[in-house]
Amino acid sequence: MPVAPEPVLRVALPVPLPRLFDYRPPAGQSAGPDWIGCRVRVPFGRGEGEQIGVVAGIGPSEADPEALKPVQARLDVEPLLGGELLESLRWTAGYYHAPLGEVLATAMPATLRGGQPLPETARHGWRLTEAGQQAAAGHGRDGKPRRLLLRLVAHVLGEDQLEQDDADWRASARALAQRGLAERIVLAGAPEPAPSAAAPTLMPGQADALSVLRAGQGFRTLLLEGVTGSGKTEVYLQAIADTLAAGRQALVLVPEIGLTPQTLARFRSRLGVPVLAYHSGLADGERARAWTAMARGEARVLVGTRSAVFCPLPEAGLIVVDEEHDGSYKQQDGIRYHARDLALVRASKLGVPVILGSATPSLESLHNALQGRYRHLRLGQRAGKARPPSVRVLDVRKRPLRDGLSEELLAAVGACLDRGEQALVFKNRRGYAPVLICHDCGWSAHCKRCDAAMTVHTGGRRLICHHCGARATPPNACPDCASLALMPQGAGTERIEQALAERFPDARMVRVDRETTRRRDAIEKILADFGEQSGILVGTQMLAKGHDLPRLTLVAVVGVDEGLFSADFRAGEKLAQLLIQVAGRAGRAELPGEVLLQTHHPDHPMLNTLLAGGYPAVAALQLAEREAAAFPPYAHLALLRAEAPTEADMQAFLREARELFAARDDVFLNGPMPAPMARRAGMARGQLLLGAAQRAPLHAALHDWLPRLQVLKSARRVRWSLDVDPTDLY
Ligand SMILES: Nc1ncnc2c1ncn2[C@@H]1O[C@H](COP(=O)(O)OP(=O)(O)OP(=O)(O)O)[C@@H](O)[C@H]1O
Ligand SMILES: [Zn+2]
Repeated sequence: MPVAPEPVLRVALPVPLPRLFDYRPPAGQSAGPDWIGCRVRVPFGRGEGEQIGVVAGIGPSEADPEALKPVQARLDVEPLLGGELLESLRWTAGYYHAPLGEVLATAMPATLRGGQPLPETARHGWRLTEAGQQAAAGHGRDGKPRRLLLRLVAHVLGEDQLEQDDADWRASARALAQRGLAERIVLAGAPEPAPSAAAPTLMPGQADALSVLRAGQGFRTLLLEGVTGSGKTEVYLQAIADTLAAGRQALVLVPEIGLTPQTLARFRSRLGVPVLAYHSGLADGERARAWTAMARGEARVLVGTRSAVFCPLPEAGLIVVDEEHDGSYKQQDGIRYHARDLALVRASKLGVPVILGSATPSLESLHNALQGRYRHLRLGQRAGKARPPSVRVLDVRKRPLRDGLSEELLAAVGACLDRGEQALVFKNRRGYAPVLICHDCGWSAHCKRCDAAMTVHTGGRRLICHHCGARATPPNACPDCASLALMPQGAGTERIEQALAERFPDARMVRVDRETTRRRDAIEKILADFGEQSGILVGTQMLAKGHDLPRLTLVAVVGVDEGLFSADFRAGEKLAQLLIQVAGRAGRAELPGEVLLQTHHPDHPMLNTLLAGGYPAVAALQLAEREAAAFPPYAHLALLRAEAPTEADMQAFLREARELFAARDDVFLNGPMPAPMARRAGMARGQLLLGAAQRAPLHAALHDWLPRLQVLKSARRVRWSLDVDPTDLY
């Protein structure tokens, strides 16, 4: 009788090869199902090379088991990536046609990916030392450390409590510890629920949303379309409170710039339990701690950006995706996943409800709702006393513009300042001017390494490429015709700020764009300093959402036109979403708000539809256009991108790739074609676009095709990647 071969460990490694790697268990151990989901350290590559991987399966080896190397060490006793999470990650690898090992590595926080042990997640607190008690009894210089000292006199305070009251508490605690006045200790037991702030009585729309959630069971999706300020967050809060009461965990995804201390404070004070944050600004250790605390079930609520969609949820009860249309949910390099879509996959495997909230839902989600896959509820009115702002189009054809601003717009800003209120002048373009041109011959300053104009900065003294970061000093004379008539053309936030400062020399003013907000919490600081007194905010889309500015009554949008005529089929959707979001900043409290749209195209159908029917009308119009053109959501796309130092190498790869594609009726393939930006950072860029009316044939075709590309010789001279459901055709 033949002996059944000893099973081996099939390990997923973070390498760009779409396969698993077989290893023998260490001597004396056998490969059983308890290994699956555990991290292992394995020899890999030449010499002393090693890798950290995750056991993805066990089974008979295809090679001779005796020839296999053994695992060096098993790093987890319990599976780190188990159950539903591992299943969802397998799904992710299949859907995005990515190696499982790379997907697993993407899902883990950096320290765990690197093989470090799970961090300690015990709650810590602070208490005074003997010396601290004495210092508290005496006199001391007032300041933040002193105030913390006095708060600690009567009780030990947990770090979550400290965090809740003052986001900057760590600096004070460190100062006290250095002077031997306070010390950090481990706290036993669960946190005491803090008294939570009272919930308002729900309005009818909000109550409907909650009863949909309460009535159902298992996986279901609620698309909550609510105008800005209509109380969507309130619905999330009460749904999370229900989840906590049922003893379950909640995950809340927010856009990149939506995870503000303001948001966290609101969640914390209302829920009365610790709320963990998870975003790229956290130190690696903090991320690992939050992830692990969720995995152990110690943490109950996690609010995070895109990558938080990979957090373990062993006791899941609810997933919320706020601003579900937001572009930051799509990862634009590595594994190009969409966190909203993965949230739905996870919720379905977990059997829990998902809320997708937005004032301006994506056409994908609206389409799903129309197909009956989601419950769709609208919150049509602002909560509390706030009324929707009035919107006016400023036709600037043939009107003189000063630095891009019309006289009417300036007058409205002046009137707003006279009323003692705040105005936001919005321009989605940072820098002084988008391009430097020669007035005599038409020459313009281009980046040497990109197909793009360089942006003029610091009042004209510097040129910066926004695509590769290249910097240059502007020439004194035109390099082509030697004319001295070089002029910055158009206006960015910097120029608009300058023009407004000249016109309103006494007004308080701040600019919010990527330059003024390098640090993560810079926006909060800027806005807190700006306060509630009269003044002008100038900013890019960083100011379009999230922040409550009760004294803001005028929003003036400059440069609507750039989005109206873009080649990208999503441009109309994106512009409408942006306009609604910015407009939503006006009049959020009791003061009425006004929105001005300055344009050269007052008759553009998209603008008119937006004014007459709001976002639902624009969305209906765009869905009809997409259907007619067979674009998503009525079709499914995948983009194969390639870039290489030379155009010839890039072309050769794409041509061969195309030839290897087995033609079929239900999938189209277009290209090779140049990328919309054909050169970037010195690389020639091109692509093949694939699409199909149905997902299944597209994925079947990709599944067949991609392994053949791996082995192409021409592939070695290019960097290539596949983007499934691309949101940006660049
Ligand atoms: N039922 C209610 N009764 C009274 N006030 C409410 C109610 N629901 C929400 N509010 C208040 O109205 C304001 C807007 O609510 P909320 O922040 O929940 O809206 P939102 O739709 O999430 O806003 P955004 O679109 O900016 O995310 C908040 O100040 C909130 O406290
Ligand atoms: Zn460049």
